[in-house]
Amino acid sequence: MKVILTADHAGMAIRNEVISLLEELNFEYEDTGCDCKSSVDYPDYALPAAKRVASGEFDRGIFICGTGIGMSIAANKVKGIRCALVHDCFTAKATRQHNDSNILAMGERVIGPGLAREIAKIWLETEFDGGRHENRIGKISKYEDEM
Ligand SMILES: O=C(CO)[C@H](O)[C@H](O)[C@H](O)COP(=O)(O)O
Repeated sequence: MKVILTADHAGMAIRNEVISLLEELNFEYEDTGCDCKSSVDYPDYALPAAKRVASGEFDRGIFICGTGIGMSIAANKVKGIRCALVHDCFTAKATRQHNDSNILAMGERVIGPGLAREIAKIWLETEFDGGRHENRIGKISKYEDEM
């Protein structure tokens, strides 16, 4: 699996934890996060990275900012993206099984790096259930196609 990781200035600790997880799992990844020397604008990181998931260059994305909210709002503007803002293990699993989310957003001002690592691991390792959920996702894709 190829994963693109990105983060703004408020996501450094979780970003480092996710890098260590991706290396442990032997996943191919690219880190497009900021240099963290100054304050940056999350859309400048979320939008280009989300486009690279939507194009198929990457299978999944993990996006980190202070709350995860800005990253998820921006990512979900890109056609084909289903970005889930997750801060617990239950929804990390559920959003893969039910929503086939292709981007995970987390906020470093909300949870610590230990929980973020657990969430990312569950999210990366859980498969989509398909079935009735396929039909529901199809309705979102149809709406995007009609826009
Ligand atoms: O959480 C975020 C966006 O939803 C960002 O990461 C920033 O933390 C947030 O916008 C606050 O920005 P600041 O410049 O660090 O105060």
